[in-house]
Amino acid sequence: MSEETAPRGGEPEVPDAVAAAEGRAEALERAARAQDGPDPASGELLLVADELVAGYIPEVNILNGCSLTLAEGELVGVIGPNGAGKSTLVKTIFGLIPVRSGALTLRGASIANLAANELVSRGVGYVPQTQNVFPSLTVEENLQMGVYLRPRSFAERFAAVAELFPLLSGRRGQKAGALSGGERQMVAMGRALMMNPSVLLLDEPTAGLSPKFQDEVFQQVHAINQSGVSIVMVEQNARRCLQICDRGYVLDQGRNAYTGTGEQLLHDPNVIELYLGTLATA
Ligand SMILES: Nc1ncnc2c1ncn2[C@@H]1O[C@H](COP(=O)(O)OP(=O)(O)OP(=O)(O)O)[C@@H](O)[C@H]1O
Repeated sequence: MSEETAPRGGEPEVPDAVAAAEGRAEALERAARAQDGPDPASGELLLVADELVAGYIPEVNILNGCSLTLAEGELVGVIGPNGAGKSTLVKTIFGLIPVRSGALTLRGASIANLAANELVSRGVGYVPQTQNVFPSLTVEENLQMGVYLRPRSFAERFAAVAELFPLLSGRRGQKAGALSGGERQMVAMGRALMMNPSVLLLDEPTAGLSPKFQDEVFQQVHAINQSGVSIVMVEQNARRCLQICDRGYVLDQGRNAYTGTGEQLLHDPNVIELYLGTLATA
């Protein structure tokens, strides 16, 4: 047993899982007391989710008053334990799950419960965690699907996307199903970028990838952000995510547990003890 996990003199031994659960409960209570609307971020706020309540099954809420802001140009990470509601949060923002209460705005206008195609035309892109490419279509056809609302802009957008992902040019005639996991992720992100979104929602873009490909995806996400796209990224690889994010949110049980800059969260002893120790895989 390491020094950090050894019981202190005289204290009864508490199983790690119980101690962690108690610590998380305290964190959630503290977060609930501190909750007074969306946290201020510098710059113009593009996206605001305020006290969102949402869920899949009637009367069972998965998001229990979750809040998030995204300023122009920011890269915001969302981390937390399995089942915390991270994917549910981005699905709710993208209109795939109804908002039961709370507010959701894009540039100050409500987008709560708008259909996904309406959100796409307002500049929101979304890359789901799984089944995010059409495997029987070529890379080029997948990218055409991304711009089906504005087919005439294909050539121009393809050139812009290929600048970020040069590999896609070389692979444009290949079936997406024949690509590696990392390459498929590139096609999925490329497809969302075809509409030139101002906000990109990424749901665990490194899931299922080897560490080498995870690293490439993190670099690509950083490059997309540097090209001017504001990003909300849900990630299981918490430590690596916080390293590239401007700000991060730790979700737990559908609520905000901790919020801060990536640096602050990476060095917060509570976040390290309760969330990063078990979540970080890098
Ligand atoms: N389609 C669904 N129908 C009913 N419940 C669901 C559905 N999808 C997810 N849930 C439940 O919602 C809760 C939150 O799931 P969600 O996928 O948002 O968590 P997460 O934080 O993204 O976790 P993970 O890191 O494991 O993906 C879980 O309890 C899950 O079982």
